[in-house]
This record gives sequence, C-alpha cells and structure tokens, in this order.
Amino acid sequence: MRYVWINGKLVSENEATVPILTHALHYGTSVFEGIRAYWNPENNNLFIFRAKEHYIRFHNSAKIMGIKVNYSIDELVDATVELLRANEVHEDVYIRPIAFVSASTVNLDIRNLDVSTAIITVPFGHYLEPKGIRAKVVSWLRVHNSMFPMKAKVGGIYVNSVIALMDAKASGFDEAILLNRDGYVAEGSGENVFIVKDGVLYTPPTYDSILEGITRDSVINIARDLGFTVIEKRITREELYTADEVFFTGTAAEVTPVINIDGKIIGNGEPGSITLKVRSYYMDVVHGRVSKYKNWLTPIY
Ligand SMILES: CCC[C@H](NCc1c(COP(=O)(O)O)cnc(C)c1O)C(=O)O
Repeated sequence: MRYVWINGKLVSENEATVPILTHALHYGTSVFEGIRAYWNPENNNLFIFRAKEHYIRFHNSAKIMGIKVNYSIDELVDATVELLRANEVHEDVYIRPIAFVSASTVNLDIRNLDVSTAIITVPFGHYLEPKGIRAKVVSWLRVHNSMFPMKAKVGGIYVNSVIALMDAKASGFDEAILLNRDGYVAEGSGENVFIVKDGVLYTPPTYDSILEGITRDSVINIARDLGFTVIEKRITREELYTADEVFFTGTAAEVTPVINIDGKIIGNGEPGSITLKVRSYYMDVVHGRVSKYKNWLTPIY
C-alpha cells in the first residue's frame, strides 16, 4: 500500500480521491512540481534533488495563481521526507506535489475557495530514450507570457504541452519543440532546450515564454564547471537544424540528446560529446558523487 501526503496527513493512495465537481478537475486551477529522488546504492541512501528550489517555485506558482498553500517550504520538504520514508522508497522515484482548488463549484472566482495540498510519489525510470530522441517543431506555439504566467507551473497550461506533444507523436516523433509567438525556440512540451555550436552552449532566455527550469539552472552551473561557455540567447528554428548538438533538460527528461529535428539529422546523428559529458556529470551530482553540490541533496535515511 502506498501513502500519499495530503493536507498534513499520510493517507493510503486509494483514499486520496476528489469529488467530481472539484474545481481543479474542470478548470486546471492547480499548481504542481516534478521532483526526483535518486537511490544511491554506494551509500545506501535516497537523495531528493534540489527540493528547496522546487518548493520555492511551487510557492511562487501558487502566489502567481492566487492559490493559498498553507505549508511553508521547510514543512513541505519535511513532509516529502516523511512520505518517502513511509513508502520505504529504495529506488529512483518521481515526486509530484500539487496544490489544487478543491472546492466543488463551477464558479471561476477562486479567491475564497478551499485549496488542498498533496504530495504523491511514483517509481520512475527514464522519461525519454537516453540514447537520443527525434523532435518535431510543432505548429502549436508556446503560450506567450503576456497571455499566461509562464513562470508558474500551472496545471491548466499543460494542455498547450499535451496538444503539442500529440502533434509531434502523430507525425512519428518522440517529443515536441514549441516556438514562441515571436518565432523563436521556447522549449519542449515538458523540457528546456539547449544547443551546442562550436563548443559553446546556448539556451533560450527565461523571459521568452519558458518555464525557468531547475535542471536548466543545474546544467548551466555544471557546464561552466566543465569549462564550457553557456550563453542565454534567443535561438531560431534554423539554429536548431545547424547546431552541432541539441539536448533537452528537465526533472523527468534529465539530460536527453535530441538527434533529429523535423527529419534533419543533428550533428552526426549520435548524442553529442558535450551532451554526454554534461549528462554524466549531472548524474554524478544527483547521486551525491560531487561534493560541491551536496547542498542540492536532501538525504532521506
Ligand atoms: C510533464 C511535466 C514534467 C516536468 N517538466 C518540467 C518542465 C521543464 C523543466 O523544468 P525542471 O528542470 O524544473 O524540471 C521545462 N519546461 C516545461 C514546460 C516543463 O514542464 C518534469 O518533472 O520534468
């Protein structure tokens, strides 16, 4: 039996249900996070990766959406540790915190409506093929931050991601890349994008209708540690095609090479050498093998 933490209590997963008129079910009025905890057999421990940063973003998302989360960042980190221990997790796991408007009403004014906060854990391996994936630049654009608070990880915004991913899959690709309203590269349906050209890494700026990814931030630090230059700049569609390497970053995606975009081979069609170097270092960091980043890890046992 697996526990879920909801509103301060551990309940069995099959008890953690919601009524059919739950506001968030109808209108996407929720904010959520995606966090990973990695099992490290060398020291028989489980480490949550950048829990604090995720819960800071969680709180910011809620504030932007006007959803009240009644738990502090430290209380949420502690609740996650308690939940992972209660579920006796000894494997890589995906953690899904969510704060959602739980009131049963069809009204749109959520100011005084009840909100529930829950944390769920699911065993989790690879989200995308680590050997490299094929991506399509889809016709659906990334919602522009003048239309929707793109820094907030809001449930409802993921319809934009879902329809983009379905478009890519329908054409035989693995993932979608979305351009923003101005025609520049924004991000994947659930990942940030990096390109490598002549040994320099580039990634779209955070003001260009993208989620400010925590993995993106980690990879920028890691790449610079490895001696690479990382520049945040607008990337055009053509620059994707002519890049030496392209990769996605995300909690679920980790660091995933993109080896084909719109049918065009990227680089030599294999995962790029810089991509692999960055991924290898990232995996060492999340498993607690790099002392410089130990402060990014929360041990469970
Ligand atoms: C289905 C959503 C999955 C979720 N996507 C995370 C995500 C990212 C990367 O952000 P971070 O590095 O902070 O994870 C970028 N952009 C979008 C639209 C995302 O959904 C994840 O857990 O990776």
